[in-house]
Amino acid sequence: MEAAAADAVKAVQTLCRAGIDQLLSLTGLTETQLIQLAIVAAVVLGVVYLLKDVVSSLLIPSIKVETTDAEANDIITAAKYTPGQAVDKDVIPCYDPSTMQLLGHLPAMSAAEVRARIAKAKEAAKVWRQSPFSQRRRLLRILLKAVMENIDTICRVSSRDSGKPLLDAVLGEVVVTCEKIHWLCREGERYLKPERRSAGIMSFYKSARVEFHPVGVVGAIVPWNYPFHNVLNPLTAALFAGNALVIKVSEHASWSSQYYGRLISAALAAAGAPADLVQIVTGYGEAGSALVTGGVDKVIFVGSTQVGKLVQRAAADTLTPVVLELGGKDPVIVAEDADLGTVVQVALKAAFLNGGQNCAGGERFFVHDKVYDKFLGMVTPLVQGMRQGNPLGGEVVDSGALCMPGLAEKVHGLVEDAVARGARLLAGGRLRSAQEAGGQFYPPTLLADVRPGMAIWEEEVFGPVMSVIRWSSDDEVVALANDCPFGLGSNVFCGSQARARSIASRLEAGMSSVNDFATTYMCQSLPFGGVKHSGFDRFAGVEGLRGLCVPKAVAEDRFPWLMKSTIPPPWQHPVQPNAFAFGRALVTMFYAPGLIYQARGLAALLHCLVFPGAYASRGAGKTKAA
Ligand SMILES: NC(=O)c1ccc[n+]([C@@H]2O[C@H](COP(=O)([O-])OP(=O)(O)OC[C@H]3O[C@@H](n4cnc5c(N)ncnc54)[C@H](O)[C@@H]3O)[C@@H](O)[C@H]2O)c1
Repeated sequence: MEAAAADAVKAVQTLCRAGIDQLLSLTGLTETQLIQLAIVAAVVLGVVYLLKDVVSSLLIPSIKVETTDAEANDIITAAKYTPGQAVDKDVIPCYDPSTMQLLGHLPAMSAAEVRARIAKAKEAAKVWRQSPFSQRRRLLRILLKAVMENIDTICRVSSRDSGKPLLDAVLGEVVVTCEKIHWLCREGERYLKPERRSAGIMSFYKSARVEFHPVGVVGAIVPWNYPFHNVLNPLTAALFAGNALVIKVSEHASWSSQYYGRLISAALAAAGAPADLVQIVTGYGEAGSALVTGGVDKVIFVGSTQVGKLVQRAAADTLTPVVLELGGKDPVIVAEDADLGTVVQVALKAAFLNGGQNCAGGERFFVHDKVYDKFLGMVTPLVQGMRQGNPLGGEVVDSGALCMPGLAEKVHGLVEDAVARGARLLAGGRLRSAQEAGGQFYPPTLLADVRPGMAIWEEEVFGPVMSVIRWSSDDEVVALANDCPFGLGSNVFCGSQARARSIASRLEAGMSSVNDFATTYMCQSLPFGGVKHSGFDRFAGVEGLRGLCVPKAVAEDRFPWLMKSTIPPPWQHPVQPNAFAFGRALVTMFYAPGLIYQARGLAALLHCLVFPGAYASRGAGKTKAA
């Protein structure tokens, strides 16, 4: 084997040497001169590439986005919001969950207003569907540049509206958005171009392809956990696929949509796209419901399983296709030989990034019996030491506020139930009212010995709780992890990559990260979505991008000057007595298993054509089988 490899290397070396000698004799250069020439050529090519890159990035226009005081600065207003206080059903009160400062009120749009928005988007979609990919890419690049130039405000506005720390905003809102734009610009067109397909046996003379046409108007309904990414995520893909977008933002994070809306409008104008291409709807469930039934061509619903079911029911009336991206309760499996030093820090991010308000966040930590106590020993002081507070208050914090009113109380109920049923509370777990804490806070909480029978075993927490569960065999951990109504993401950490891969392959989930956490989402070519109560169909990736299109099947003659579909004489009306025998012979000739059998079909076919009169008296049913 080694000798063969050495021989192969030698052969390649000899071939290269011969090539170089040939080049030297052709050019009359010495070997040193040739090397110098190669270096100069490489430098020139590098400089040209760099210049091209600089010029193309300078040609992307910067856009100006106006900001209000509350968006750009720290604001101190006397007005505070008290959760649960009565408000007019036509308005949405907006407040900062870290300080309870009132930020203002936005309209809760009526069904008629939502339908009017859809009508505007429909007009814009007619124009945009004709746009070349170059213009769509330009729009995305303008957006990307705008993100770079306004990153501080984007994160600050998200933090103000949802209570998250700035680091969580940059990681959860901005990085993934940039990755998505980058992927769409690089690869999006490749997957939306017509794709050739095989034409089949009998249609061998045809050319077959799938064309991806925009669906028209995409209606997206999104939650509050990532106010920026949840808007830009459907927007970038829908627009790149040639659609318009009507997006209903959550009533719990509407304020930020005003700033993001201005940024999007400025980018549309700079790219020469129709101004009405993106419509942002603010409102409650009724507005979401109106969007589902209001005439959009596809609905992307991102939210709870409970509301997802309502959306699917409503969409059935109008036969509107829906993608459901619902809840999750992702497992993080830690084997006895995993590198705990690395895993512990990843686990903390998996559980507590964005206050645990992640659909694909780590909720269930299955730690092998042999390292269970060690894992808890490493994690406990880190969770206990997490600083929590107002992310925009001047101090660095590890954990911010929870966005949705009432979420802290719901999370605490699950923690209390688990403790009452035997779980050990190792950190956090103390509920304070928003009034007492000055904001909607719930501390990072660590629960050990979580078991089936506790409410937290089945219910999605969507908050800052790490539940740790003990296991001792691979079969056991697979069964425990699959004992869950949800199946969104999954994560396995193991010293042996092959064993991690084998465990991951047995998990009932739409996504698996091996020796990492939720890394599939950073690979934007991959689809995002779940199984079981986590929903169906896919968003993001190639599948999600194509899902925003009508995949139109097209077939045409490959060589029209040579061969076209014509009805063979026996089948032409009035059909001939040999019509059936001809059809049977044709089927045998094309599809019979084996050449000899097919040859019999060919012979029968020729017989039909050459001796049509032989069938006149026999009738189809009496002719001999081909
Ligand atoms: N799988 C994913 O990609 C993903 C991502 C983020 C969040 N989530 C899930 O979202 C949930 C948290 O978000 P939430 O509390 O905002 O969810 P939610 O289901 O309460 O609300 C989601 C959106 O639906 C709207 N809505 C409410 N009633 C409606 C109706 N009848 N018809 C149409 N729309 C209606 C809301 O106004 C909101 O904009 C969690 O379960 C989380 O796991 C899933």
